[in-house]
Amino acid sequence: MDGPADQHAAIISDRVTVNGTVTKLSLLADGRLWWSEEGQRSLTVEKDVLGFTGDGANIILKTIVETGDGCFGGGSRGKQRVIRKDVVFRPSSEEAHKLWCQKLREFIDSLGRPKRLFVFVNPFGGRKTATNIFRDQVKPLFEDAQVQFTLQETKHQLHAMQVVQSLDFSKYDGIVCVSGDGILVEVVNGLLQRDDWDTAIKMPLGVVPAGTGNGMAKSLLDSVGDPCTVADAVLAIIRGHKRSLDVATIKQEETRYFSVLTLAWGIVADIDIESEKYRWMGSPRIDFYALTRIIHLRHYIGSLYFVPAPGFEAYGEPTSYPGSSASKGSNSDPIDVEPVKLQRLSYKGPEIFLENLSWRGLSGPFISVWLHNVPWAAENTKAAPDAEFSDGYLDLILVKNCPKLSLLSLMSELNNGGHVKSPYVMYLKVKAFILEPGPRVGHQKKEGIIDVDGEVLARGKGSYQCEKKALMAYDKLQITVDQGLATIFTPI
Ligand SMILES: Nc1ncnc2c1ncn2[C@@H]1O[C@H](COP(=O)(O)OP(=O)(O)OP(=O)(O)O)[C@@H](O)[C@H]1O
Repeated sequence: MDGPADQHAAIISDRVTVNGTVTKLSLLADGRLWWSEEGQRSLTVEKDVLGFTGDGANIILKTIVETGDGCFGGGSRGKQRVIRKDVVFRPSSEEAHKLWCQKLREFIDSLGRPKRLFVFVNPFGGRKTATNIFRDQVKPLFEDAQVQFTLQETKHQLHAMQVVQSLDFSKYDGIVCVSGDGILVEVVNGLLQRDDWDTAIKMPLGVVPAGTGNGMAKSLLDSVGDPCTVADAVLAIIRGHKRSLDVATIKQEETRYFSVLTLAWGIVADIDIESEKYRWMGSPRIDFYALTRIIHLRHYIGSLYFVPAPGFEAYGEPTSYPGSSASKGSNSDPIDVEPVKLQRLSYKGPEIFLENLSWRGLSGPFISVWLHNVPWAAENTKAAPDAEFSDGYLDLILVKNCPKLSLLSLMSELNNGGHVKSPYVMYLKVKAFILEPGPRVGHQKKEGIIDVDGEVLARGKGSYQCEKKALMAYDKLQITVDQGLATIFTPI
């Protein structure tokens, strides 16, 4: 019977020796390597072959094999899901060896994979394991794929942002963050503060989950049904597929901050930021503190205005554009404000005539206001099940009034996205958004926290004080979305 090698045009075909057996090996035009060795064997170069090396008369293919269960790395997280495996073959002659190397190189090069990466590792993110994750799991795969990399450990908050501002991009095909979401967001902010931001922001970004909040890695991998493992994330980067990603610009007077994940105000921000003080508990701190916040529920006074996406016009009341700047004489003075200093030529946000759009408004009190760019806020939090990477909209999840038991029940559904079906949740898509945050109901001197991508963007009076500085005042903010502005490595 004919094998696939006889049915498809071969780029190269040879009688080679595999494990002491002489067999016909073909690299087919469709990218499959096909041979017989104890039955028919085949590899898809695009998916299974990371790279190859010539070793004397042999050629060693650096491949990966999916075992279908467990995780890469073994240990406490179970069996390895992806295993590195060498496939060794000996071409028939020296000349054939050279030709094999040439044809394999040409084929792999045609796949548009990144060859030189700049890699940030945050040794302090998550469970402080990023350095080991890089050494034990990321580096071996990069080496198999012959990816050159420059390693930069982050030394302090905003270090990644500063490095990216002066990085020579002609030397790299991508920037990888072995960290949580925090470093990715710093990188995006650094790119958009460059004079050449319009080309810089097209630099493909990669994320390898090694923090507490790995929402972007989870969103990308889950979108194709892959588990959120280090190996799956690294393979997505090596294979070099890219997709565009919306970038939100948060503006307060002349200060801007750029976000690719989420903005939260109310219970979600309070849980995320204030639970820091229970970090010693490990991951149960979030559940523990969420319960505390539900029992001692806070309602925040405030208003919000939004431009709904088509199909979501029924929410709120029609209103005119309320203007973007913080009102003069606001009772919320900035606390620890350290604005992002934008260079003259840096990105200023999308060019949209906000006055001409159809705005709608909603008044508080609110329990939760949550904006999302991608579905997952963290590996176990599917905050916005309908969010898309580059639809040009942010998903808005709102809770105004909700009995405590219903709130408990809807929060327990965050891991599968079921909360958005609750009658107490408004779930819509917006093109632009304005938030006017106020104090807690019954506590005029206690204001809240605005959390962007897991970091404190603004902290009001009487709110929880942590070491990290706030970038903006607890006052009126405007958010607009630039569709598909950034580029990110993606599994497919
Ligand atoms: N060397 C460092 N020491 C302390 N903080 C750092 C260092 N390098 C980076 N950071 C800060 O660590 C924060 C978290 O970054 P990262 O993205 O790795 O993790 P995360 O999952 O978002 O957060 P975390 O794990 O801290 O909850 C960012 O604010 C970043 O600026």
